[in-house]
Amino acid sequence: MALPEFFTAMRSNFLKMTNRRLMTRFLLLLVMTILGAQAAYTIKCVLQYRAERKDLLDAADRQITRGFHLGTEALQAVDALKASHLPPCSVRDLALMRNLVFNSAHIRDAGRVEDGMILCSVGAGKLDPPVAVAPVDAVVNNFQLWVSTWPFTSTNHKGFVLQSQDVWVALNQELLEDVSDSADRYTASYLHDRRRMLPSSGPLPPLSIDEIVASQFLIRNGFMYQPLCVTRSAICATAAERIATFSARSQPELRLWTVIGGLIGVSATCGLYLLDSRRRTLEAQLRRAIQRDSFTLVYQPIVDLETEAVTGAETLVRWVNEAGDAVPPDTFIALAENKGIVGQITRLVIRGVIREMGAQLATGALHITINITSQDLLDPTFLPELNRLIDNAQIPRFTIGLELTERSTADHALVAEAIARLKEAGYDLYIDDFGTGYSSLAYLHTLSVDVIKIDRSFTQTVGTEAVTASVVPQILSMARQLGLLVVVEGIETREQAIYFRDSTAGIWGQGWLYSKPLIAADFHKLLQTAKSLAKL
Ligand SMILES: Nc1nc2c(ncn2[C@@H]2O[C@@H]3COP(=O)(O)O[C@H]4[C@@H](O)[C@H](n5cnc6c(=O)[nH]c(N)nc65)O[C@@H]4COP(=O)(O)O[C@H]3[C@H]2O)c(=O)[nH]1
Repeated sequence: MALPEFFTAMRSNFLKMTNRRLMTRFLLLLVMTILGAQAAYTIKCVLQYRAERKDLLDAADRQITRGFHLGTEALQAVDALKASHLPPCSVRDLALMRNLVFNSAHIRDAGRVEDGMILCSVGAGKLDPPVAVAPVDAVVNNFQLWVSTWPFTSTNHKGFVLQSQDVWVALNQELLEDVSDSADRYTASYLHDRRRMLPSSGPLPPLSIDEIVASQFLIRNGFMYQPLCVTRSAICATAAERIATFSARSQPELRLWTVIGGLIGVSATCGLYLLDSRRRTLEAQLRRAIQRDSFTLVYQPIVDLETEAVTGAETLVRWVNEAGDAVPPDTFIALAENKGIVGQITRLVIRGVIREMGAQLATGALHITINITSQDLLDPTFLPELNRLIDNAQIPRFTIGLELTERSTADHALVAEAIARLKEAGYDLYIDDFGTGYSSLAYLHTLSVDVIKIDRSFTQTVGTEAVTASVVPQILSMARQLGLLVVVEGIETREQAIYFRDSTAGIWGQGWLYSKPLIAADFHKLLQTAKSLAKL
């Protein structure tokens, strides 16, 4: 694939991945916003519904309390008149009754009755002839009750009258009615004799007597009903509200809560993204990758430039992060070095090489290099562990080359000692990316290395006028003088290959001209088809 096509493909893959991620994030945000709004709406509905029930219960309770006060006053008046023992409808009796009516807040009239005939009342005085009593509406607790008729006078007053023995009192019904407000929301009260409800104020709800006595909240005919009865008296009340009115009243608050819920959903999602991005920082992911050994290895063949026979391969580590993106080794190896955890990756790579290449390495016919860092070099446990792993797999140590970047050799004295120990143990030592570091040429002879790998940046200068190109012959001549093998990195063109092949005998190289890094299976296939493996 040509370079522009390669970049176009990379860009389009990147855009696809980014778009997919953005779309997922957008969908999650949308879902969380809707869920937040829905949850807030539902919660507010429940709260409002509960508040409404409590409100209705309070209204019914207030109504009952009023009725109770009214009833108590009436009973006290009846008792007082019964206990007076005055001759019925006498001047003193009428004066007593008048006094009671004038001093009472709720009693509107009072009088005496005998054998179904009204003898007198405060309003009408002594009746001559007496007036017949209208049929009684109900008898509750030995009281005769008239609920919505005014049985003792010829007027059209509506009232609530109770009679006990020869005394009757009429109550001011408006006092109860002022509790009711509208047809959409009202309270009504009744007396009951366990068989029927006798309305004393407001409309009778469409509830059975059992439902009212049970004081159950009920929804019926588009209304919410909260009946309430007090057991010690026969008084009941029901507070009611039309559901449509309640809903309309609740709407502004519900809308507000829905918006707040949606905003909470948005904030929660943003919080989640933040947590997620923290969790997914490269370092955290890298540590998890080390724990799970989520790395893969590829092998880039190294060839003898003269014969073009495969002499071995360099092991390169690969890592795909949790978002599915391939992270360049330059990036995560540098991060691992920075965090002091690169040694764990090196060990995983060594184990991986043994697992994938062990059988062939054990024959001694293959040479594989592994990249190590100065941290590995200076770690006292590194060499013993390397020895143990390699020896246990019965791999000859000379088949393993350890590549050390030139940067790692900066702390010269310590590094020189460590390199010497590795060399003594039987491994081949490579100086990687040679030429990119500083003062390398000057002290190269003091390091007991076997191979120098000329950095890709020098390879690219072949055939150009670049200043660095002039250093290449110098490096090659120095390597010759020190008897070091040279591996040229990043050979991409035939011209580069020929340049190096003709410059020095026995020079090796690697690069895309020969092969890109291969997974183990492909590298094995390549080895089978390759004519011969040059010996080190
Ligand atoms: N443009 C071009 N590139 C070519 C060509 N031939 C090979 N390459 C690339 O050049 C790099 C050679 O590895 P390096 O110099 O050791 O440089 C390596 C090495 O320093 C480090 N690295 C890779 N694997 C490991 C490892 O297992 N351990 C350690 N410590 N470092 C590693 O990461 C660096 C980069 O590795 P990669 O990205 O795999 O990049 C590799 C390889 O894919 C070519 O013809 N053209």
